[in-house]
Amino acid sequence: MSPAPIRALVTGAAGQIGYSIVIRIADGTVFGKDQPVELVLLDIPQCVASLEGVVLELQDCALPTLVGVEAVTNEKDAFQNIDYAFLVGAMPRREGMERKDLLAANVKIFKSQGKALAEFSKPTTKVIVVGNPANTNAFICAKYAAGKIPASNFSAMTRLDHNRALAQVALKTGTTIGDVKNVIIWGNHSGTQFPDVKHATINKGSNTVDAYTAINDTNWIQSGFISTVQKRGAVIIEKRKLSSAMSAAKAACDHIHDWHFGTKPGEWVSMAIPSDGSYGIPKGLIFSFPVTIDGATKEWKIVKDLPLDDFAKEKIQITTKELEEERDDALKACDEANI
Ligand SMILES: NC(=O)C1=CN([C@@H]2O[C@H](COP(=O)(O)OP(=O)(O)OC[C@H]3O[C@@H](n4cnc5c(N)ncnc54)[C@H](O)[C@@H]3O)[C@@H](O)[C@H]2O)C=CC1
Ligand SMILES: O=C([O-])CC(=O)C(=O)O
Repeated sequence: MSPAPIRALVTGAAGQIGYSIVIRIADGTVFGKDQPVELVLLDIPQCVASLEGVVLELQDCALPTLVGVEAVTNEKDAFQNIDYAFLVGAMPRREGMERKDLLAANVKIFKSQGKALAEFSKPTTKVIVVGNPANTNAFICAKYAAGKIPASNFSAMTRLDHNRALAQVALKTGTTIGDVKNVIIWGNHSGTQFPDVKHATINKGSNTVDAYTAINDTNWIQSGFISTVQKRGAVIIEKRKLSSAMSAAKAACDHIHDWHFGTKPGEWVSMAIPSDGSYGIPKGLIFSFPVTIDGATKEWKIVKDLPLDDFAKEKIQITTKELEEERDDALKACDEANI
């Protein structure tokens, strides 16, 4: 007998990330090839025709795991009994903008969706916020769902940054992605994030070597590598005139896959989740940490007590300060937004 369907919501489903995400959820990549899935696709009324086009294409994919698709343009229908919510729908940045420039426009969406989650979804619903500024949007969403859905069910996506870091290290060392383990993205999904390889390892032949030794280029680790990962989103926008979509959709699916099934033994992933005060990060801030996940309970745990040198402490302080400022601006914008 097949298990009960998982009901997954994708917001912004008519947009570019939405288009790349739905196929991975529908074809079993995220929840497994034996797990039936019901997809709920939300977009704004102006996008209803292209949303309908996505539904038609999903039908044409003839997927055994996809047992239902609903296309909706209101939050009440969208958030009904959801198990997993991929909150993608938001304005993307354009060339020359910082992600926090989107705050005033996008924070209202996440206030409203936090309320809808509280009203219509399950207390167990797990949420990934992709729409930028992702950490702060997730903070707002969790705030307005509080009392019904625990804050620990809210996360923001830094998995794209994590994957970018893995790829840069693999390219630098002439290894494959599977050889690189335990990079970390600390902090905000922004230009202040701290991509860190201090605790990473690399398989070289039959040996496992720490990343600093394998890379043998401290200047690159502490400068070029960090800025490449920090600025990757802006470089993609400059080249495509659109923000990352294929890689963002893949990362969102990696994030939820690992939340659902758990992380591999001895490995962690980066996820922005509410701080419990670890590493001195103010409690409740949605901050990217290294986490392990137990697939049975679907609970994440922050990897504790990794030693941080002065270089790391300084970088972490910068991104923390930015997140505190964004949080304060967002709270102010929410007070002003009469939703
Ligand atoms: N966290 C991360 O690593 C990344 C985040 N992003 C962010 O993801 C978001 C989406 O990016 P794209 O898909 O490229 O944008 P897009 O403009 O192609 O699609 C966004 C979709 O959201 C819809 N939308 C807007 N307001 C909505 C609402 N209130 N409810 C439901 N749908 C709504 C729009 O109609 C549109 O169809 C942007 O904010 C972008 O900056 C993008 C890449 C990586
Ligand atoms: O850079 C952007 O605005 C889109 C994004 O978040 C990314 O590609 O990391």
